[in-house]
Amino acid sequence: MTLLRAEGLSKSFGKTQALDGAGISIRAGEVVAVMGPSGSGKSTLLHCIAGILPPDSGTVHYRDQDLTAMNDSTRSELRRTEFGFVFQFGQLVPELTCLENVALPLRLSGMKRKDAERAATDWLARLEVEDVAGQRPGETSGGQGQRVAVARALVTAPKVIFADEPTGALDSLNGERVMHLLTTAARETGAAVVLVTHEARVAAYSDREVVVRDGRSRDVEFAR
Ligand SMILES: Nc1ncnc2c1ncn2[C@@H]1O[C@H](COP(=O)(O)OP(=O)(O)OP(=O)(O)O)[C@@H](O)[C@H]1O
Repeated sequence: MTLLRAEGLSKSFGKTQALDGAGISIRAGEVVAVMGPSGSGKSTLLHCIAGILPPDSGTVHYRDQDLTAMNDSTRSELRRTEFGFVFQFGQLVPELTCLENVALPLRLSGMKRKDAERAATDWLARLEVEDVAGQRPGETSGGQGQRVAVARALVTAPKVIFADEPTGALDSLNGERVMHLLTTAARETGAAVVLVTHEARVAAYSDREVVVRDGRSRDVEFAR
């Protein structure tokens, strides 16, 4: 089943045309790597299909809803309930402990503190970082911080996880560990993952690759 489908996306920043008619479709539960050279438009494509950045033209459908036609509050609500995000740096709140960071999306949805913290504790354990629960993000290693960020992205049981260079700041061993834990957890929960990367060893965790060049995208179908 196609969960997310984008067609004819164009986006310019001043004179720079970042996207020029790009499209992508994501099926439920699959892991898709978005690859391509630096500056080709990968992050812009991810931000447009995740409802973070409005495209200049084109459409993005999540199930039967058109993200580009929604008002901001409906789109924010959809992002909060259906999507999870993992970025390269800095997505954790520095003043909160790792446990509070993971519990935060559930607290924002109105869950009681005790229940939210119980679910967050489970997710920290699944990502093998339960021992940093009481620490602030600045006190953890880069690899631990990214695993906490993955736990936070998964705690709300999203249907799609958007990950932009999630291992970009990590050494290869920690990068492999984050990718293994992220894709294992996504496969267990049935979440699709859209993963921007320029590293082949990170893309190797995907089912399928989409290549972006000069703001245009192309599906590369192959079996792993
Ligand atoms: N907010 C912005 N303001 C101005 N230009 C931007 C902005 N975001 C992206 N661009 C430009 O749009 C083009 C595509 O950028 P994008 O970040 O999508 O590429 P990318 O493939 O993700 O690159 P990288 O692999 O280096 O992260 C680039 O020329 C970039 O400089």
